[in-house]
Amino acid sequence: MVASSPHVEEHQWFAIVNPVAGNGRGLDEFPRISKLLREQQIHCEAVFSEHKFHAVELTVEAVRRGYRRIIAVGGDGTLHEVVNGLFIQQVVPPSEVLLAVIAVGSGNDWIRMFGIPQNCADAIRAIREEHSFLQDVGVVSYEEAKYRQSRYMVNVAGAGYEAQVVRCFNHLKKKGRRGRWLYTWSVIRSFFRYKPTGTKVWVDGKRVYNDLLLSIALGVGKYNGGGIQQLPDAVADDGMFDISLVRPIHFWHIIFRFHKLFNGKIYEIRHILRERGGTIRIESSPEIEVELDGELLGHTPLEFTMLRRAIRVVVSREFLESME
Ligand SMILES: Nc1ncnc2c1ncn2[C@@H]1O[C@H](COP(=O)(O)OP(=O)(O)OP(=O)(O)O)[C@@H](O)[C@H]1O
Repeated sequence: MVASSPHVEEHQWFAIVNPVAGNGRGLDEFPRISKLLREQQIHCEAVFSEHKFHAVELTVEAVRRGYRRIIAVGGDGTLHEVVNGLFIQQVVPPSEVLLAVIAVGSGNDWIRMFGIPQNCADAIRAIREEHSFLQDVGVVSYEEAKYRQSRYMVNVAGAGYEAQVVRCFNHLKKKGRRGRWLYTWSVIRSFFRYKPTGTKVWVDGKRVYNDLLLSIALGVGKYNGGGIQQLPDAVADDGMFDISLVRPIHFWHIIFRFHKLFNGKIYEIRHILRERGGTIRIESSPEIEVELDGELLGHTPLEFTMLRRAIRVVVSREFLESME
């Protein structure tokens, strides 16, 4: 193991700031965040990410330089990149780096699980308190351009309709569309355009599904889609994925039960089935796409495995108390 380089103090933080997170909130809020960090005496070097995957590189470099405390200032995509950087670097085990999030993204789903405040001032106070938790990390193997690739996930993965929603959302954003209803519009538009596919799912070696499937979500965390509790029973350190399988469903059926998506009662919708396991395989004909933590990757066949308690994250005191 390489010791911290002499110019980085033990308690110094490295902040990776995504200026485009939350439609520019990252950039707009940065002066205030910087001031709040100073007020809380959190010594910090801050760097802006300049392009997609830059946060991966910045993380690798920060750990190499001796940083053992990193703050991701952004949304779930920024956190996803930082965590992937933690697994790419070879200097220390990923869990030796303390990771905190100041959420300035659009969805901010990861923080919901751990009771981290949306409000920057409160989030920074939580960082100061340094309550930490070892959470599981999923490893996903997927296919892209005929090659097998793998990536780490920190919150929720979705395949099928869920990935189509992300594709549609990204497409509309690229076309310059903005606004708080853009995601909802992507959800509705994709619902009518996406066709369920014949899908097989194996959990821990046992085939649990072989039928038409609209969507599947696998979670270390509970929330995706900006507050939907798609995996309400997920536990972030049990070494297992919670899985929700969504069979083909009529639009009106879901609309009348819409509140159940948000109140933890999603499995009361009879088209949604729950599974749980440590290794998952998904095959589909035709192929379906997969998104991880809101980032679109490749397609089936997919294999998921879990790394137990693999990263150390700053959480709220309330969350830790709820786990006791
Ligand atoms: N300077 C940059 N220019 C363009 N894209 C960037 C830049 N820095 C980071 N990115 C990319 O911005 C994307 C969105 O970031 P992020 O997910 O953190 O924000 P968000 O989409 O607003 O939040 P959420 O995922 O919580 O909804 C990521 O895919 C990241 O790779």
